[in-house]
Amino acid sequence: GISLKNVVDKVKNNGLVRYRTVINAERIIVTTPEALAEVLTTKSYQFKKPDIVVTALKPIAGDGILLAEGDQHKTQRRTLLPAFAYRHIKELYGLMWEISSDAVTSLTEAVSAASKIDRQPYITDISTWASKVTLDIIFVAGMGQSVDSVRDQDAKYRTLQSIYKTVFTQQRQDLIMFILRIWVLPRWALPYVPLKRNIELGKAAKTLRDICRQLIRQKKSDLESELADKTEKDILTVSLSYGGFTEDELIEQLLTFLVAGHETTATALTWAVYVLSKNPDMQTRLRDEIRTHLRSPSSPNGTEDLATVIDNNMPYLHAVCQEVLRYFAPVPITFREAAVNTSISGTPIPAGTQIAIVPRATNHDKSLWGDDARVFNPDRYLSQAKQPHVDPLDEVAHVENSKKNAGTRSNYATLTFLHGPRSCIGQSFSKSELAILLATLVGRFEFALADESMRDETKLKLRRGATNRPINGMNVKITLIEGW
Ligand code: HEM
Repeated sequence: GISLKNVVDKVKNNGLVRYRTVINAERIIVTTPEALAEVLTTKSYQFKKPDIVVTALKPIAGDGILLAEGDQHKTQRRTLLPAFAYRHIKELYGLMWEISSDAVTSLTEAVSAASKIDRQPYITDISTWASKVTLDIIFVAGMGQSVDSVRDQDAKYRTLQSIYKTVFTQQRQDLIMFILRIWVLPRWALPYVPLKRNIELGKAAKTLRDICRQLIRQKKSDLESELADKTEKDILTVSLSYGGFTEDELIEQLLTFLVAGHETTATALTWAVYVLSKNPDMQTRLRDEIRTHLRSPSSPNGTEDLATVIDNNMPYLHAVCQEVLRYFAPVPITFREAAVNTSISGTPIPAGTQIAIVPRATNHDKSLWGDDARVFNPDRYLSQAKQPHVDPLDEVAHVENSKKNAGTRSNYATLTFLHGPRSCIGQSFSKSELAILLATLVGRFEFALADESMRDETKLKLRRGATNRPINGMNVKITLIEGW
């Protein structure tokens, strides 16, 4: 067997690591910036997602942009890009702040109650908290639900939350294991592999679609009414206003956003709290910066431009978030299949060749990051010369920037969101969301590990799914720090 984490150290070649699976099928891991640039950007459409992944994920992840290929993908991407561009995301900071503040306020109550009653620090699983709040945010900032409906614990919305809880916490694990297992089996064997969760997943999928349909109809009728707030900037409203999708198509896109945008950011937040719990100095430094620049979550509506303050005046918050996303890439690995006969770094690659791209390995590659590649060190982002702000979704600007960066660290050293036409469309959304959630949490509380045995992260058992969270959650001790 090979360890994905160490694989990039073992090979010095043209960027391709070949290995064989148990049934002797060849797989290739792409490791160098040059090879990655071909697979992800210049030859992006010559590689597709493996059929088996697409078939297994569609019922829950939606038949949307995440799983579309070729011209269909191009059209969907063009249609959706404006809604995800930074200039729109900037307008969502207020909403994201409001939801985060609500969640932090409830957590404050729990923490205070615990300290009053037992005089004990409050211990909770922050990963569950993170999943709940990221679901709230995707609902409000993604789907344009009102903040009040989230506060009111609307029944429909609770149903959805419980469905995701089931799908993600138990069944998804089976689903992904299922995908991986059959990925190493010959194709003829597929129909014989029983998928016992199929029926339950089918029911969940139908409920999800019904909920999305209602959301879209509601939003449409709101937009048509005189009273509508035409300035709303949530992803659904913006997508509706740019047009281009039928109702059924839009349902599939919404499902996609829910799945792609909820657990990923929750995973990043969980690791952020973990690593700050282990590093009290970083935590204090971050808290000082937060308290200097931001009003507390209990202050009523502020007038500051949150996007400007957070994105321009808080270098340490930015650095911590970047380092969390590098070090703990929430999507550790992803797969492609050559759709045509092609080549990578001059090596012929026949159609059908299976390819793995491993953010978790490349983000820790010493040949790209230097000897401290495996050290969590936000300061690495502070010493960099200030780069011009490039919208991560501006693919042309990115390629240009990458050329200018030749000789220094490549864009392809960080694969957290991939790059190119199939990079994460929610990148700006999730970076803003992570910064806001972390600011409200760390501004208010001090975090410490509930159990010192968790200190060695290599000993934490991770969930084997699309995102890499600890199986047993992330228990932390939370103490209220007065004054904010
Ligand atoms: C820290 C949080 C996130 C991480 C690490 C992340 C990571 C990724 C990665 C690695 C991919 C590429 C998957 C592949 O092609 O194999 C991707 C695609 C995608 N992500 Fe994210 N994501 C995050 C948050 C979000 C959010 C918040 C949204 C939506 C609101 C979102 C929506 C999408 C969509 C729609 C795609 C498919 C894009 C396409 O194929 O054109 N993601 N994401």
